Amino acid sequence: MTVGMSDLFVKICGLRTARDVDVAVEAGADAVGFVFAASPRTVDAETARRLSGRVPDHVLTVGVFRGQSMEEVRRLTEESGIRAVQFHGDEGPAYYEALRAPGRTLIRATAAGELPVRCGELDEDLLLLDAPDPGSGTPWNWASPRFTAPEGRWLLAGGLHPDNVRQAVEATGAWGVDVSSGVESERGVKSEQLIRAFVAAARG
Ligand SMILES: O=C(O)c1ccccc1NCC(=O)[C@H](O)[C@H](O)COP(=O)(O)O
Repeated sequence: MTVGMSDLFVKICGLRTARDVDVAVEAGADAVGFVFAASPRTVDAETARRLSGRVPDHVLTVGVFRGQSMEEVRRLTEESGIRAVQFHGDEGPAYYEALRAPGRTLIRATAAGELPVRCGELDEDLLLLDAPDPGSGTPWNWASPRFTAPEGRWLLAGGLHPDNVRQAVEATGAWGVDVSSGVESERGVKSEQLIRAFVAAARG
């Protein structure tokens, strides 16, 4: 898997316009996410393909799925040409086996809890620890002394924004971060200023 050119991997999720994509890339994001799950941020395969075409090779394009059939995930992935698949539902090992392909990155998102988790348990390349309601901007208690950082490559997500991301990275030792709501001026509408501020703050 080829990911990230910088020390901290930064993914900006829920992009819907060419301007969103251009700003995220210019700001130095390592990955950009397109939501195919039901959401105010949902894009179709054609839109994701068009937007992905603006993304340079060193930036990973990610499709976000939740509770969709294997056939739908496969179709949207192939039609859009995105390079990584992020599962947010209860997709089991069969999904990872079916979607594994050369050059494709598989990301498993899971709600952060008190039980230790490890990247690779379902053959994923990256683990994403998120709030129970993904994409809602709700934080979880990553500062809790009971939190154990996962083994392997993992992304921290859930309620991050420019003013808390650095503290979150320092507290958890996360390999990377993922944000959607915290770089929006209103739900589903990305802010250029907040995207730039987030990437800069994340890397300190
Ligand atoms: O964005 C959504 O609406 C969404 C819907 C269903 C599954 C996942 C979704 N988004 C995932 C993300 O944007 C991020 O991986 C992450 O949850 C960040 O969320 P936020 O707390 O809004 O920064």
